[in-house]
Amino acid sequence: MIIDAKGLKKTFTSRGRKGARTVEAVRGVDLEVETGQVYGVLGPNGAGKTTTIRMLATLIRPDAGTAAIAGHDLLKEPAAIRRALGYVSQTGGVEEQNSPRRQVMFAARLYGVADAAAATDRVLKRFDLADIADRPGRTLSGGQKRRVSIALGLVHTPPLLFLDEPTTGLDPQNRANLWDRIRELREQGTSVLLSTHYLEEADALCDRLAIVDHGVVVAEGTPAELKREVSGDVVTLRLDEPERAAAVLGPLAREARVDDQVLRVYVDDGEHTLPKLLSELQEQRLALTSISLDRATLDDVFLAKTGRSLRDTGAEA
Ligand SMILES: Nc1ncnc2c1ncn2[C@@H]1O[C@H](COP(=O)(O)OP(=O)(O)OP(=O)(O)O)[C@@H](O)[C@H]1O
Repeated sequence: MIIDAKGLKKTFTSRGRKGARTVEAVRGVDLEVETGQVYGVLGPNGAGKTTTIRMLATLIRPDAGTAAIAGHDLLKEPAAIRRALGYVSQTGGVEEQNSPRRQVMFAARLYGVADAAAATDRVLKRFDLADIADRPGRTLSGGQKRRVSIALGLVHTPPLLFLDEPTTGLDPQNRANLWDRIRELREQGTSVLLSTHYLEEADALCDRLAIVDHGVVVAEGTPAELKREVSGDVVTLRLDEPERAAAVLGPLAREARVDDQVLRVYVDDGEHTLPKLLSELQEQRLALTSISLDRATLDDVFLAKTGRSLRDTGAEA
C-alpha cells in the first residue's frame, strides 16, 4: 500500500474583523491507496480535498491521525516522504518569465537528480513540451502550463504523484489529453492520488475513489461498485406534484427521492419497471412534463449519501 492514512483531522482558525472563525476542514479521513492505482478524492468545493492532500504531502501538519506514505511515517519521517512524492498544486506554479526547460531543470537539481539535463529532456518530451520548452512561461496556453506543472512534479520520477484538481479550467480536449497522460503514468507504475470535483473525471480515470463532503469520506470503492450500491437505474421525472408522485411510486422502487422539484426513482430493472411507473402515474392522474431513464452515475451516489447533487453544489461549473 502506498498510502495508509487513518483518522486525519485538520481545523483552521482564522481571525477576521468579526472575530475568530473556526473551520473543521477535515474531520477524520481514512484513505488506503494500493501501489500503482490512480485514486480519486471526489467532492464539492470546500469538502477538504486540498487540505487532505497537503497533509499527506507533509505540507501541513494534521491535528490528529496517522499515515504511512510509501512506507514512511507521516509525522516522524517527512523528509523521506518528500523524496518519494511529486506534488502539483491547484495553481501549478509555472513562472511567467522563465522557460519550461529552465524551471524543470531547477526542480531536477533541487531534487538532486543525477543527470538533471537528461531527466528534464525526458519529462518535457513525455508531456509534449519539447517544441515549446524554451519559450517564456507567459506565452504558454492553459493546457501547456498544466503539463509543465506536472512535469515539475515528476522530473525526479517519484513513485507517488499528488495532483490537486489537475484539469480544473481546462477545455474538454486538454482534459482528455491529460487523462491519457495520467493513464500512461499508471501503466509505468506511478501511483497517483488526485482530487477532482468532476464526476466524469472520477468515473473515467480512477481505479478507486473516496467521495468526500464536509471533511469526511461518505463513500469509498471503485466507480462501478459505488454505482452498483446505489442501484442499477434511475428514472428522472419532472411533474407538478413530485412529492405526491414520490409517495405513489415509492412502493414500486428501491427509493424515490425529490431533490429541487425533480423526482428520482431508483430501480433495479429500469426497462421493465418504467411501464409500471407510467401506468401508476396515469391511474393517480399525475401529469408528467418529462421522463428519462439512465444508468446510475456518481452524482446519484453523492446524492444518496449526502442528500444533495454534486452538480447543484456548483462543482461542475
Ligand atoms: N489556511 C486556511 N485557513 C482557514 N481556512 C481554511 C484554510 N485552508 C482551507 N480552509 C477551509 O477549509 C475548508 C476545506 O478547504 P479545502 O481547500 O481543503 O477544500 P477543497 O475540497 O480542496 O475545495 P476546493 O475544491 O474549493 O479547492 C474550506 O472551508 C476552506 O475555506
